[in-house]
Amino acid sequence: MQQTYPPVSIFGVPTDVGAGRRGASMGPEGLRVAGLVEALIARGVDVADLGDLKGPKNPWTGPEAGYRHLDEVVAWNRAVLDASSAELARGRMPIMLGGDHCLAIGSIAAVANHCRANGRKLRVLWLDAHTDFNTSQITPSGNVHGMPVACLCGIGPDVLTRLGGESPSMQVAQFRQIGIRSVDPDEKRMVKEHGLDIYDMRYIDEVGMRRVVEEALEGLDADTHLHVSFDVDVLDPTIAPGTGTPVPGGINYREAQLIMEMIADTGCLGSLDIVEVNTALDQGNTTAELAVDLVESLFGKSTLMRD
Ligand SMILES: NC(=[NH2+])NCCC[C@H](N)C(=O)O
Ligand SMILES: [Mn+2]
Ligand SMILES: [Mn+2]
Repeated sequence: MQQTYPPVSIFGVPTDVGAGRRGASMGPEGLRVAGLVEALIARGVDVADLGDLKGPKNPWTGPEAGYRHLDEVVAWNRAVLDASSAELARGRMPIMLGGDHCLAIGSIAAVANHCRANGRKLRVLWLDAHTDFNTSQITPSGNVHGMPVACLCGIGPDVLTRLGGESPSMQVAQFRQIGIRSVDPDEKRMVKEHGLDIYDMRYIDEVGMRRVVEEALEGLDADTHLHVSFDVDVLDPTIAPGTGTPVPGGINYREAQLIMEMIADTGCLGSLDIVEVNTALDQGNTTAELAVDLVESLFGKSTLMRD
């Protein structure tokens, strides 16, 4: 089934202020060098690479009151929010190239505002080894890239929970998380208390990726905007070593492709983050190259013989 996609606007978010290891700041360039723009053009997508957003440098200091680099995280996320909001208002699909996963606070806040203003439903598919549901009280690291889902649901510092406006951008029930296998003990308690919908690795092993994706995408319709937040550490580190918080036992190549192909089939993709590509830790540029390969599937590249 050949689909047409809205025009795409790409931004780099070259920062690692939310992470505990340096190098995710080079992710945008890694993805460009891996041919992201060319791959989308080859898929027939109208794509504009609008370059890199600007923000403060990484001061590389320790956590203060439970957060590392909170001011810098806020500044970067304001830039992400503004850029995403502008592209959505122009009818274009924003793709944010991380950078660490804290940028999802700004990108999803923008999408939530856009959906609210246009009477659209919003579903977020969070592909990750981690639930990213920590708070300043329970975080083992102070790294804000471990907190974006909580912040978006209104749990976190006002400067982040109110980034997009007065009320929290998201409700827990709008998230589906796939690939989870590393959750801190107190974070696990929080996740359970709030009832996050999680498809962890054990469940994927038991029922298979096809059913997992069917369940995670259930209920999508023509009025739904689907935001995909793709943390490359969802992939097994043997195929995607270039990331700051790798966890063994991740999803394999075909499982990852199947997720992307099934999303493409829905026709609901509305926006995308590709985060935590850390070229400093990669073998060559393989992690970015794999991410590009997966994005091609997300935009309808198919190995199916029956279509
Ligand atoms: N987006 C990520 N890679 N997050 C990793 C979070 C790791 C850990 N749970 C922490 O809070 O520090
Ligand atoms: Mn993450
Ligand atoms: Mn992660």
